[in-house]
Amino acid sequence: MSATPVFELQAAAVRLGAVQALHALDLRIHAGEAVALVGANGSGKSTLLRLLHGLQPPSSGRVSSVPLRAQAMLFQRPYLLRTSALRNVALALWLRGARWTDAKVQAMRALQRVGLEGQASRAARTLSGGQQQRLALARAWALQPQVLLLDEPTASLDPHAKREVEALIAQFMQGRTAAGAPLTLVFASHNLGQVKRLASRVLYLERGRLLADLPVREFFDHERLQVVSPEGALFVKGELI
Ligand SMILES: Nc1ncnc2c1ncn2[C@@H]1O[C@H](COP(=O)(O)OP(=O)(O)OP(=O)(O)O)[C@@H](O)[C@H]1O
Repeated sequence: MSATPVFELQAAAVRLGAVQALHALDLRIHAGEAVALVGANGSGKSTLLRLLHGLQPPSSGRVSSVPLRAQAMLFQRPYLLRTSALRNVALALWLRGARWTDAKVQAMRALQRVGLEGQASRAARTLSGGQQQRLALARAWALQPQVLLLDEPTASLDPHAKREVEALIAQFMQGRTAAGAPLTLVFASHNLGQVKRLASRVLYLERGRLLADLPVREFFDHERLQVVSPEGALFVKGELI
């Protein structure tokens, strides 16, 4: 683990209108970690991801991150342009300064990486939900991010597509980034099996408060979690109605 964290939050809080979406939060995330954000609806997972991605400023406190790092965020439903799958990826590269001919070559490589090379000329919005999420991953991967932020990336997919997307995320985590550093992953998920498969560390949020920050194995130890959050322990056991 590098000494300098990729992200450091110091008493970072977010207020959205009348709602305290996140209470003062202290947190460090290091390169190569795979961090799952877990908690009931409205517990603040998306807000925390938006805070890390710079889409949401803190209302108080500080968020610092390593300068010049490349990061990409994926949402539950990917935002795709009304053009072909290949152009969706190539345009992202072109906007980053690549020449159009190079962008198309790199985009094709990214589509191959996610098994969508056969769909390159299809209109992106006519792809299936799972294919669209793979396309969004290809677009993110093409940009060679050091940090990948995912907001429930498989929530709207069927079990087969879920597994495919999850396998790709796991493969990305095996590789190194262009800068030679390991990829850092932060993802929100309601799928506890997925959390077990992908995460090394779990942050459990309850009504905007970070109640548990545990290595994945300890998080799934109900007695351990019971100490910090009885509600969390019930949540993990699937007994929370
Ligand atoms: N634009 C907004 N204006 C006011 N309140 C908001 C806004 N967006 C989110 N909230 C509130 O902030 C709190 C945290 O929401 P957030 O979306 O971060 O939770 P979440 O854990 O991601 O939920 P879910 O699992 O349903 O996606 C909730 O109480 C939510 O209602």
